[in-house]
Amino acid sequence: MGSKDSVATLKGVGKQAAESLQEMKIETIHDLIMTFPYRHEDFQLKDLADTPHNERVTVEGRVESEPSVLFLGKNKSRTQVQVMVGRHLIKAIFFNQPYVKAKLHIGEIVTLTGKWDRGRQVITVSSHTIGPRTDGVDFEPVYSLKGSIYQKTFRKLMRQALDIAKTDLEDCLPESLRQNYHLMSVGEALEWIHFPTDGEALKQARRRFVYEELLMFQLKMQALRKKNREEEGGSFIDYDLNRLKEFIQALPFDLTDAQKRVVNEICKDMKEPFRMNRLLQGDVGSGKTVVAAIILYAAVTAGLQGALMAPTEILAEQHANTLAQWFEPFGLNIALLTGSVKGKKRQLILESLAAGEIHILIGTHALIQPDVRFRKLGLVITDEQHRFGVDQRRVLKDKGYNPDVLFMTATPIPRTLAISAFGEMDVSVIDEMPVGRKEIQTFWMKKDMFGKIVGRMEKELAAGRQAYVICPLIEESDKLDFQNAVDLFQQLSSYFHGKHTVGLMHGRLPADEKEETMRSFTEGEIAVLVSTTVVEVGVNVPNATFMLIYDAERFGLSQLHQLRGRVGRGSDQSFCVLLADPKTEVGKERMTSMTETNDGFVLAEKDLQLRGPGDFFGRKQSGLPEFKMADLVHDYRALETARKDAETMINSKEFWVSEETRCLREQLEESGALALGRLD
Ligand SMILES: Nc1ncnc2c1ncn2[C@@H]1O[C@H](COP(=O)(O)OP(=O)(O)OP(=O)(O)O)[C@@H](O)[C@H]1O
Repeated sequence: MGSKDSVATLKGVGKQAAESLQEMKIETIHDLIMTFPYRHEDFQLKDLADTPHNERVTVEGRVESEPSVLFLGKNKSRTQVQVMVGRHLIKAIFFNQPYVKAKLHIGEIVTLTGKWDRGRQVITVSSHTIGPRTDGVDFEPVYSLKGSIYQKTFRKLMRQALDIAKTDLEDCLPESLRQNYHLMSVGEALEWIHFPTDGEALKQARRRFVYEELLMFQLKMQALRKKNREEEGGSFIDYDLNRLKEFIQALPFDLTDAQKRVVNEICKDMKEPFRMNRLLQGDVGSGKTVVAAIILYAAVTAGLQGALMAPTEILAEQHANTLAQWFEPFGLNIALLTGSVKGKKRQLILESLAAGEIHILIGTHALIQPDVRFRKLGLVITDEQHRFGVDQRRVLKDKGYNPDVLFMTATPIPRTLAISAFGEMDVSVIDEMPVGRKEIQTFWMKKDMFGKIVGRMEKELAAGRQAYVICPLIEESDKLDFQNAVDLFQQLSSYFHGKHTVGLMHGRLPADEKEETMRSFTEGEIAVLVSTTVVEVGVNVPNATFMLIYDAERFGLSQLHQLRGRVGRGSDQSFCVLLADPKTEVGKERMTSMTETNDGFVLAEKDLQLRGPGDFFGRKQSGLPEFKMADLVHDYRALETARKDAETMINSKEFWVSEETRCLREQLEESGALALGRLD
């Protein structure tokens, strides 16, 4: 028997177990041994003096008092007893187990496992045995199981499977790498992961699998990057540096150093014969649009066309207006194509585009519709990468274009996530704000202070500034007691009646109404814009200096930061008020973080810590990989190492021929990374 055999050949696999295994997609013995526990129960005896607050701990102690039981209602009770653990006299609390009273006698030795409250010196017991600890099991693996199989049965099968697999197990990690990083062999590591008896060895075993998993992932990414750049043959964009300089000179402001740096990085990339595949990150308001404009112009000076795709019509229109202004003196022909451009107008645009008369096309998804044909497309910029489907490039390719691509995002992505989610890309970062910007002052307030807040808003309005009021939902829903944008719009309209105009904006308005409202707000005809989160991305109205966010606890930190970024875009002092009544500690921490910093990267790291990588983008299509063992927050060093190693390997000759790397190569082939455009 060997590791490729079916798990059905193991002893003791009955019908139920077989069904459970099937449900867990475990078919072969190899699949089984590669199913790792999601955690290990730690039953080692610990010294309470070294145990952090709220940690799970197992201790041995002597009962020092008669237990007392308090009944708290139906089937609810709390039993309390004093126990001497080493030199600590602590309280042990058992919930809903009144029968333990009869077993706990003064002088008796007990072993308790539970959560340690360091401040109150209390253990809330989750399991216990009367008598000293004798079983000798320090760690117990806990698997995430499906169906009706028990942990114990699963462990028994695992034992058999591991013994069989050991006879023919191949180690994919090259010996030289293992030696270099002092990593265990695969057989050894599997033994420790599934049957640990020693905490340190368990840690080392985990370290091996984390590295292996991240290396494999990065190999895929790097292989893809290499393939994208070299095999598909990119365009060599031979731009005219002098004309670019003239354009930059003519801008109404000087570029920041960070903007200059990223423009250089991107231009260098465009000049190379490879296809550019780059992510441009910049905090809200850091000035990404002008960078986009400069490099679009670069493409135009090379005789090519450029496209800029935005996630919403509002944003596409805003970009079109801004670019039209900047490019007007340079005789460029810029067109806007969105879903609401129809009929003859659309036909005309399509014709000029195909004839090469339009230099830069700006729009939404409408840009990649089947009938949109460019004459010579050289560069595509997409704004807010994670809102776009990943298939767009394939669509472009299918049309016969293979342009350089730049993705822009205003969501500062912590580096660990950036190199995982967008690992096959190069990354440029604008990490500096234009001069003269003032920090937005942020306050966290309760609803009963509404009067005061509106007073403050009025002061800004009286000075000729504008304000946003953001609500999470459009209409009142039975289940969710959110403030309703329509209601609020009415309230504020009557409050400011005769003094200031109030506008309403939400996703369900028809496109032309949205556009009209946005235009009025941009031009200052509307003073207060009540809106749902549709204004979240990119809207640029520098005269707006006040933002009020309702039910702020409903938003993630990155989203709040995005919203807040709609103010503070000019040189005036701006304010942001978060109306929130968070119930959880995490929620409170989020509000406090918002009041403490304006730095999107700091907040992004915080968000990642508070919510974990899966929730970070708040959307399924985040493109984040799922790892079995690795954790993007804690294992970021391993991720960086794996990335460097993978890059070296993929670009070396040996990797593709050496016997040592054959196993990795085979896995890479199986994953499809060498054949397809993008991985799962
Ligand atoms: N170097 C600069 N000096 C002064 N103002 C600048 C500079 N660069 C950009 N700006 C201005 O700053 C404002 C914000 O720029 P822009 O809209 O490009 O930001 P952004 O990075 O796209 O932000 P968001 O992600 O929030 O949309 C604009 O009004 C723009 O004209």
